[in-house]
Amino acid sequence: MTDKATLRAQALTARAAGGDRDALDRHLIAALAPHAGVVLAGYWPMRDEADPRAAMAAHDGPVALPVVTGAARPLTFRLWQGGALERGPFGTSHPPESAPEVRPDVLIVPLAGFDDRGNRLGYGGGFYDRTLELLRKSGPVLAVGLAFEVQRLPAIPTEPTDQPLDLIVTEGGARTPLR
Ligand SMILES: Nc1nc2c(c(=O)[nH]1)N(C=O)[C@@H](CNc1ccc(C(=O)N[C@@H](CCC(=O)O)C(=O)O)cc1)CN2
Ligand SMILES: Nc1ncnc2c1ncn2[C@@H]1O[C@H](COP(=O)(O)OP(=O)(O)OP(=O)(O)O)[C@@H](O)[C@H]1O
Repeated sequence: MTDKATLRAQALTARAAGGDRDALDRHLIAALAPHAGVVLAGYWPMRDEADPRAAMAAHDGPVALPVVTGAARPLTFRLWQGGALERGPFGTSHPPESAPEVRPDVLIVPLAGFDDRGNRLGYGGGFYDRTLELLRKSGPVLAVGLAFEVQRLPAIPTEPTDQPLDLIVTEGGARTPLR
């Protein structure tokens, strides 16, 4: 099987082609509609990432953004009510320290690539793996991967620390991973 680094490079190159953004918004909003009232973590898109902001704006409940707190540390999440963001490491943007920290119930997870089993590839920092591991220890959490169809890979090799996705949304619709 092709190694993760090679697959990541392939998926990131493919991602640049993007896909139907209106369809992506529609499917993500529909997938999140049953989760009104809970804390939703989105992300501030970078480079060619699929943009979750329409669905964050449509969410009927609190919305949070991730904060990088250190290299091998899980992400934290701060409530975001539309105010100004600060620049973080790796080109990220996050709410200021004055914003309350919250525990997300549903996370929109940015992806380099995904496969039909719900395995995911990010930028390789292990941030979402560490974060989902921690959150899953403290209660139920739904990890919704967001990507374009061009980011789908035949099979991603797994490591014991990988945290799978519960749902994958693309411009083609929502898929429940085959396990
Ligand atoms: N939009 C968005 N926000 C996010 C993430 C993400 O993937 N996307 N993260 C997901 O974990 C966390 C931030 N972690 C990140 C880790 C590495 C890179 C990254 O681009 N690394 C490049 C070097 C970037 C640079 O030097 O500018 C690399 O490793 O090649 C970005 C974000 C939290 N926020
Ligand atoms: N819970 C954890 N504890 C210790 N190390 C971890 C944990 N989760 C992931 N790692 C390590 O982080 C490294 C990066 O993982 P991986 O390649 O899966 O990143 P990724 O999923 O692409 O990145 P990200 O989660 O930031 O999007 C791996 O070497 C892995 O061993």
